[in-house]
Amino acid sequence: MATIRENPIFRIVWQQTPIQECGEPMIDLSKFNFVLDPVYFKQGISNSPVCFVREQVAHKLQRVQDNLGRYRLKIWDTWRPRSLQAKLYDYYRSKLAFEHPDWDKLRLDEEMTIFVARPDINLIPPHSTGGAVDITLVDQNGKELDMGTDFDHFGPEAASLYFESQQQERSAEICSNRRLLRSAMSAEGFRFDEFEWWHFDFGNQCWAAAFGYSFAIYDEISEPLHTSI
Ligand SMILES: C[C@@H](N)C(=O)N[C@H](C)C(=O)O
Ligand SMILES: [Zn+2]
Repeated sequence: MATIRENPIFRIVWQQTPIQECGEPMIDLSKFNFVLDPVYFKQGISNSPVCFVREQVAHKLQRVQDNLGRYRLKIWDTWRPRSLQAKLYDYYRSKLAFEHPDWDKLRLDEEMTIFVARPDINLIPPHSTGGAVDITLVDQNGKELDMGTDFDHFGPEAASLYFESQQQERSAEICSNRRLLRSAMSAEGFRFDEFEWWHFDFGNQCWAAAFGYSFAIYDEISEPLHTSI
C-alpha cells in the first residue's frame, strides 16, 4: 500500500473548530426505506445493529435518495459511541500490523490517522456526533454500484478522486458512480472525505472546517437518549 498523506493543517483546523451544539435529536434509520447493512455489527465489532443519525442528516439522506431516482442508499455505518470507535481503531490497527509486519509504530500510526479517527479523549470522532455516514449506492436489484474498492479498503484507491487520474478499463464507470454519489450528497450540504469515497459529514467539526463555517453544530453524543421518530 502506497502511503498517502493527510493535509496536517486541515487536521489541526477541524479538530480545533468550535462547537455550538444545536440540540438536534437522533433518529433511527430503520424508520426510512434505506438499505441498512450495519457492517460492524455483522463483524461482531459493534453490539448494536441500529443506525442512528441526527434528525437533519436523516432527512437529507432521504432527499438524496429521492433525487437519485432509480438508485437507493445503502448505509454501512452511522453514529458510533467513542467505545466503538476505540474498538474499531484497535481492530484495524492490529489488522494493518499483521498485514505489514515491516511497518514500525510511527508508520502504523500515520496510516491509521488517515483511515480511522483516533478515539483519544481530546478529539471528537466525526461519527460520534451523529453527523457522519458511511454509504454507497445500490440499483433496483440491491446490487452495489462499482465504486472501485470495497468498504473500508484502506489504500490509495479508496481516495474519492483516485480513479479520476487512472486509465484502467473500469475507471470511467467508477468515476461516474463516485461522482453520482458525491454530487447527490453535496447537493444536500454534505462534505465528502478525501481518503474514503464512502464517508460523508454534516454538522460536525470536519464539515464546519471544510466549508469555512465558524462553528460546528453537532457535538459528541454518548447515548442516543433523546431520539425523535
Ligand atoms: C473506519 C472508517 N469507516 C471511517 O469511518 N473512517 C473515518 C475516518 C472515521 O473513523 O471517522
Ligand atoms: Zn466514516
